Amino acid sequence: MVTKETTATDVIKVFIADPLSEDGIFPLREEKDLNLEIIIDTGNSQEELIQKIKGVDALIVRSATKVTREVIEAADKLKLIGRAGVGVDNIDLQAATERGIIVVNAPDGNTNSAAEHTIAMMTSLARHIPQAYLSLKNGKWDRKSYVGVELKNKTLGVIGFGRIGTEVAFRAKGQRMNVMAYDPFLTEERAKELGVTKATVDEICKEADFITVHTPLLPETKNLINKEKFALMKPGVRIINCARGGIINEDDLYDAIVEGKVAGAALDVFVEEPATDHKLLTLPQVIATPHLGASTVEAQESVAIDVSKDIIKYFKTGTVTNPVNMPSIPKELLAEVEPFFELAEKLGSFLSQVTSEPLKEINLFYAGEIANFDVRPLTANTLKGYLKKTHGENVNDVNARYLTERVGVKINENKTTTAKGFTNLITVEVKTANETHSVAGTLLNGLGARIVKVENFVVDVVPEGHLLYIKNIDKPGAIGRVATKLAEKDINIATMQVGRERVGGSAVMILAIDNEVTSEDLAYVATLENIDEVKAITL
Ligand SMILES: NC(=O)C1=CN([C@@H]2O[C@H](COP(=O)(O)OP(=O)(O)OC[C@H]3O[C@@H](n4cnc5c(N)ncnc54)[C@H](O)[C@@H]3O)[C@@H](O)[C@H]2O)C=CC1
Ligand SMILES: O=C(O)CCC(=O)C(=O)O
Repeated sequence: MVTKETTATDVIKVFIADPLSEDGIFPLREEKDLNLEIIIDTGNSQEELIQKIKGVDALIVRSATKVTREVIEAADKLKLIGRAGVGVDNIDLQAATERGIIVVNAPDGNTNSAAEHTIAMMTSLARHIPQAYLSLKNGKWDRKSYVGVELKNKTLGVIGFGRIGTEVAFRAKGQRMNVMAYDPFLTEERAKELGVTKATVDEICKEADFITVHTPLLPETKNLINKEKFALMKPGVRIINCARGGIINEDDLYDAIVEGKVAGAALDVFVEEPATDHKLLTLPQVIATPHLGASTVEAQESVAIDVSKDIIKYFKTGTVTNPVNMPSIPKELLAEVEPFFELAEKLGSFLSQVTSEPLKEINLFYAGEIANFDVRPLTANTLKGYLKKTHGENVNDVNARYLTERVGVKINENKTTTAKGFTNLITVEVKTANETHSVAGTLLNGLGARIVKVENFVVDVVPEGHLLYIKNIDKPGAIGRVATKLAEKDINIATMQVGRERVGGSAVMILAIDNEVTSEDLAYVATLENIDEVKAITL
């Protein structure tokens, strides 16, 4: 169906490619200062969209339309893509960023609906409501086949404790369930405050009666629940996925149900959508909905309003409220701070890979000439580097600070124009409940970025590629033993940096290696005498 309306002269074309709430696009229809042409044209194939995107200034989608690199590259005027919802995995963010196209989403508008849907799915699963309904509709009065289980006093494991995960937990507690939660950003204090038990994924797998996932789909969360995790679970566990297909490995879930380990699964999302011919749907223990988590009148109105408002704001002021990928720094400042962006991001990324607990505080120290400038974009890049591991492409230098503060992490920026041994030095320190880590870096004239300090150890490391970060006791033979072990595993050392507090005291080795190491390789090195800790870092 195609409808086309024009206000005043044709200036800004807004193309709505998925069904949106008519009330939600009211702000666009009512806008008087901008000359908007609103085109509602849903259900296009990729080829059709590639043709129709020409001349479009703003594109609005939900999850069905895939905004691929091909679509983005075919767009000649596109300035903004609005995602009326949370997940932006249907949009090629890299391609959009490369083309300077801003992507905005509507992160809050469908939280409630997705949480309610999750609870509805869990309850339906526990009581076989869809199966019993079908049976009755087919003329059977079968009261024996559909004996369910109560939710009360059962344990729900929530993996991914962001907006939706938290709301699901509140509601589950209303059902008198015990809630265990895992999220890399969940601290003991916040868990206590919300009345849930902070746990690891493995602990949840071992103890929960129901497990629900609420993470984005990222390389780290893909197949988060797989064969190994199902093996840990209690027989009779029930699984819910109203987040993204692929967080739970579909083949492994199928096997776990057929083997009788998993009593049932409630799925709103699939790896490939639409999923009308999926093997999981052949199992009577599986109940499913066609990605309906956000499909309520309220959520659709809310997300469409948020995206509509951001489109108007952008075309009026050049700024947006919910950016996913937008950098916005004055040109003069950009010239001064941009050379440090990559270094800042790498310092953040380095620390995210050595820290094993939820972050509580991040302290940034800018020393030297750089301290004369607004360092907030550098802090944003550091935070972005830190959050990449958990937020993937959903974090950028615009939303990194917000995402960090949202989970209660304190950010402290300190500046001193007094040089600390280098013309410029950026030191980042992170604190968790039990750990403090720090790393410092600089740009060396003509030589590029260097990490010059790790914890209290002075080093000289090029921050790129695969690194091994080893804490050891400064005893003769430690370095040789590590080198020999790595050679046994066919891991080639490109460079090696060592530092120590004092003779015979704590020491550190940072090795640049040519290939990525496996967790088995790490465990192998960690068994060596006088080696305290081994971590793999990729920058
Ligand atoms: N079925 C549907 O129609 C809907 C699905 N969604 C999906 O639900 C999911 C959650 O959405 P929100 O709660 O709004 O997002 P959010 O960003 O508020 O929460 C996601 C949480 O996952 C955590 N996380 C990241 N990596 C993790 C890991 N490896 N292990 C455990 N936790 C990890 C993050 O720290 C964050 O707290 C997203 O995938 C979103 O696309 C959202 C709305 C509707
Ligand atoms: O637009 C929709 O209905 C899907 C919502 C969703 O999956 C999301 O917001 O991540």
